[in-house]
Amino acid sequence: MASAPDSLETRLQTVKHIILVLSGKGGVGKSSVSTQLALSLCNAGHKVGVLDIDLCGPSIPRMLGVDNQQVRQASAGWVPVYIDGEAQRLCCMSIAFLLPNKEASVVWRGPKKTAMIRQFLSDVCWGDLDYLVIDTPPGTSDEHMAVVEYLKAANPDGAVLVTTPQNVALADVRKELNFCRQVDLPILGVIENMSGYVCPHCTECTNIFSSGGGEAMAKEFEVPFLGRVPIDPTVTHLFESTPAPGQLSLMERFAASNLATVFNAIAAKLPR
Ligand SMILES: Nc1ncnc2c1ncn2[C@@H]1O[C@H](COP(=O)(O)OP(=O)(O)OP(=O)(O)O)[C@@H](O)[C@H]1O
Ligand code: SF4
Repeated sequence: MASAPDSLETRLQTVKHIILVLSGKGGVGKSSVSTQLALSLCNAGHKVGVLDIDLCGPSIPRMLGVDNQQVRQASAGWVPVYIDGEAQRLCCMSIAFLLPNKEASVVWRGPKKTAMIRQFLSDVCWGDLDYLVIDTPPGTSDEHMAVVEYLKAANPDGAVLVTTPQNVALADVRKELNFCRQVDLPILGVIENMSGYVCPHCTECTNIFSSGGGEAMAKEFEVPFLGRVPIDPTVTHLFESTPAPGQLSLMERFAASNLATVFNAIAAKLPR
């Protein structure tokens, strides 16, 4: 589908805030943080879209429990998948909706990936959104360069960086901070994920991977520290099980969890 030259800017005019979620390393919990930020913002009454530009490893549809759905093509563009039925306050777009099956892999060179990202920004009917949360692949690759370049005209608010407390993850997130500075992308702050394990029986916190490294690094780079997210088995329960008919929805289960308290505090520090 060809895009008109100004379609991207026009399309994103109805989106108030655009936030990118980045991580230096894979597996640090970037997609689950993006998902929980979106759920938290939505629970606070905002209209939220999640764009998954991790083309080779899309996980947002699975986490939001809509990985068996497909996007619809309307005359105005692609209609994103709504997570909350008729309420239509949380929607999502991902390459996963366009693949023939869950096992299909995307083996594309840079130009094809960047064209896809442009289409996601210009051809999806996002409608009026308070927040568009963009989940990116780990590191700084073609996808990051493309999204930052295309978003320039839309004035994104900036990036949230996710790290775990170990030194190896922190070293990679430093590269991410430098990337943001090089491409003039404002840094909204750092989130330290998997920061200690809170025992569900006695609430004792054990720092399995150490703790506090993310905060120290935020201080060193003079960027805001947004908060710590403990290792919590609820993350897996929320995002890796589909509620049976009659059970609470994902949004209701998230709102009732300890994670909601943690993420509500983080979301409150994002631009309004
Ligand atoms: N705070 C947490 N407590 C417990 N499990 C977590 C937590 N954060 C993430 N996980 C789990 O860790 C795994 C990796 O998380 P996730 O997919 O969000 O990472 P990622 O950084 O996006 O990975 P990728 O490199 O594939 O993009 C998932 O199984 C997720 O459920
Ligand atoms: S005190 Fe230690 S062993 Fe006992 S429930 Fe808590 S974490 Fe587990």
